[in-house]
Amino acid sequence: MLPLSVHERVLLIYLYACSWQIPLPLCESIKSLFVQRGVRNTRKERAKGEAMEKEEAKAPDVSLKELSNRLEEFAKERDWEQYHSPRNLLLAMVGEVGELAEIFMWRGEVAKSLPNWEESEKEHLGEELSDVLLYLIRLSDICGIDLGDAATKKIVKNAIKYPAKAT
Ligand SMILES: Nc1ccn([C@H]2C[C@H](O)[C@@H](COP(=O)(O)OP(=O)(O)OP(=O)(O)O)O2)c(=O)n1
Repeated sequence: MLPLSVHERVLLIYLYACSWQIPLPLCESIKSLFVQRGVRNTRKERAKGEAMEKEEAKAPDVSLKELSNRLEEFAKERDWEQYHSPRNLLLAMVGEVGELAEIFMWRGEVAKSLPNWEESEKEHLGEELSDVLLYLIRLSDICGIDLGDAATKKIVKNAIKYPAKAT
């Protein structure tokens, strides 16, 4: 079992105190501690969200090479290069494809641009798509494949295999 956060511990104490009918003022002061903590967390989360939005706004047209460099740096800083073998990265990517599929699971057909989806659902979708892309880029890198170059060549090959109808 995961260790409980302070937030969760205070909630448990509050629930426990209420169930044993500990005098209400004491219950209430525990509750206010819990509520204040929640407010602080919400503020912290909002500030974090705003900081992330600013960071995202800085990358309107990021290149595969840049993402690849950042992934390399990310792994180096954590000493995770030892885990980033081709097989591990492939399995990690397939796992993320599973998480991506889960978002669409049991929904029936989904209209283009996802008009009826909540913003939070779209954000989640963006995250899972990114995880797949990031693992794919890292896998290509570790295998010594220049993904941008390979994909460009493949598009040319596709066009030869499937010529467009003359109009
Ligand atoms: N050894 C690792 C672990 C993670 N990542 C990076 C690449 C992915 O973009 C992201 C994946 O992180 P998680 O494994 O935490 O997966 P999720 O973000 O999907 O979290 P969860 O599975 O809890 O939804 O982190 C990485 O490069 N190398």
